[in-house]
Amino acid sequence: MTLAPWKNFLQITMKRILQQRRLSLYNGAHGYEEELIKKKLQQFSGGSINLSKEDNGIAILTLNNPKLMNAFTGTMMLELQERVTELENWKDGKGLIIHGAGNTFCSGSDLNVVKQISNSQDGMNMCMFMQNTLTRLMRLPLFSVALVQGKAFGGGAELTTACDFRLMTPGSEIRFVHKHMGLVPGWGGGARLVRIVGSGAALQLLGGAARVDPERALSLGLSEHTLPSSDETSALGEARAWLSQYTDGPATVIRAVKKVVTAGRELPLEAALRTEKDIFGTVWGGPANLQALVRRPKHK
Ligand SMILES: CCCC(=O)SCCNC(=O)CCNC(=O)[C@H](O)C(C)(C)COP(=O)(O)OP(=O)(O)OC[C@H]1O[C@@H](n2cnc3c(N)ncnc32)[C@H](O)[C@@H]1OP(=O)(O)O
Repeated sequence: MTLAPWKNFLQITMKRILQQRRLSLYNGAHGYEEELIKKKLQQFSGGSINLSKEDNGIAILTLNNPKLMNAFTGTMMLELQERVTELENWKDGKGLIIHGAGNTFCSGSDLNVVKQISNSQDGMNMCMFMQNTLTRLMRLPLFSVALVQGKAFGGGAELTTACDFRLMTPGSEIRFVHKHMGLVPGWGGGARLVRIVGSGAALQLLGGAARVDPERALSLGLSEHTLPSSDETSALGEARAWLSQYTDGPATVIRAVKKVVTAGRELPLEAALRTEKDIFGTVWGGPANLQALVRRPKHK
């Protein structure tokens, strides 16, 4: 029996899934001028976004601008886009932990940059740039966690909502401070927040620019778990251990799980079902499936 048609089918399926994930929300048809905003953001440098990919399939993304509580400069926005592309191309990835340097998460946009791009054209382009990047982050076929230590404010709070899970350390705080800045979320955090906590709670958090401590976040379903340690290194270790309950196992299966859930969340039912069928086709009869059939585990 020749494997060529089967291989061909798999390749087409994978390509389609890949294209779907890469599909950005905004392009020129929406008045989005990517090159223009990239040039603009390049002018506001400082800080970095560091990515370390480990052999166990877990990546650590560090928001690194501790002088400004890890606020996003222009070049950090550009680097985040590059790191997301890198993660999209990492076929062995199973999990991602996003955290901030200096034991705090992120205080949002660098207000010095906000001031410089306060005109409407730049504001809209920056908004579309960040929505594109964070949508691609959300759709990565791996389990992502925002490890919230210290403060996640403004755009930092929005970034946490682009992850699958949020873990908080004692004393940490998520706060959508936008209202106090005369703003609403613009990095997609409003739409995602409603889907995480519901519209009533989202209205309270956005309308009151409310402080959300770990206890409240847990009760709202905004956070999955409060880690025992607030120390930077210990908390990272605890986040890894927490994530491992989902990422232990073969990458093909773990990535397929995330793809099925992404399709279920984002697509109308019939399209989600068809996508699920395609993803099922990538694991059915695959190595993990065949090995399990040999082992015949009892799921007690
Ligand atoms: C669509 C995106 C919308 C947005 O994200 S708008 C930005 C929303 N974020 C904010 O408004 C945060 C403003 N910052 C604060 O409220 C406080 O700095 C914060 C985060 C509670 C931390 O307070 P503290 O622990 O007391 O520390 P601190 O105020 O002394 O800050 C240390 C240094 O960091 C600076 N910083 C903090 N957040 C910043 C930001 N977003 N942009 C620019 N600089 C920022 C702060 O000015 C201070 O610098 P410096 O030591 O005075 O030179």
